[in-house]
Amino acid sequence: MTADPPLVLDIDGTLTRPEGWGIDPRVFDPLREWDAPVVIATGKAFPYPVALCHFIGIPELVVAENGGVVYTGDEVSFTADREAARAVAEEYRAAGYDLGWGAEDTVNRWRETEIAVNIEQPIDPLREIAAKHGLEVIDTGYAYHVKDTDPNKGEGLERIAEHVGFDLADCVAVGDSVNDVSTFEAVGRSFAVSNADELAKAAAAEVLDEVHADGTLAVLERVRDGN
Ligand SMILES: O=C(O)COP(=O)(O)O
Ligand SMILES: [Mg+2]
Repeated sequence: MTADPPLVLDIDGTLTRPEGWGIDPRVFDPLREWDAPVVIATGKAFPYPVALCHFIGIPELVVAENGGVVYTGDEVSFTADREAARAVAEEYRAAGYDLGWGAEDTVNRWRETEIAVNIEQPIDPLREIAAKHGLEVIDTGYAYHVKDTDPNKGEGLERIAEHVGFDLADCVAVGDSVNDVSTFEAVGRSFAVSNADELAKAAAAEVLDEVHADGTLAVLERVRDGN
């Protein structure tokens, strides 16, 4: 007997409309009806994937901030320290740069372990300052993330799988960028959408022909129980 496999899905670039932005509404019904755990693994701050699960109508199984925040459905854990990332943001501002999200900055407002910088801001000084504080900067194509080198989505996923009780080898993952490489390395079947960056494409078992949610919907169709 087969069953739907557990899913691990990234948000930006993966659940987004083929035009490139905004969640594609076609993913809502298949995800709500999916007969196995669905983990949302993202670089976004914790409230965003929680809200996404809430509005889709699925249990909240979430890796946020590239693995810095993990929610198993029962317990939230923090696997990185925000202080160094905050210090980098302060130094970047003091050098005359800006995080690029406006005065109220809803991108970082609820962020607990890392800092995100708008990709229209200069990256070289950001990398220099981050390196002085022992942090790395990763470019997802949607934001620059100043983070500990340590936590990643794959480790967060391991924590959730252990708690919920599913096998990583059974999981199917879809993603689009460098922050999905650790997910792809952790799961049994991995797919990069065709808009993915080179690192994600190299790490995925398969590169899809379709972009964004078109790619993810094609994967759901292929791996669903009975297909
Ligand atoms: O926060 C980002 O930069 C990208 O988010 P994602 O990991 O859900 O694609
Ligand atoms: Mg992405």
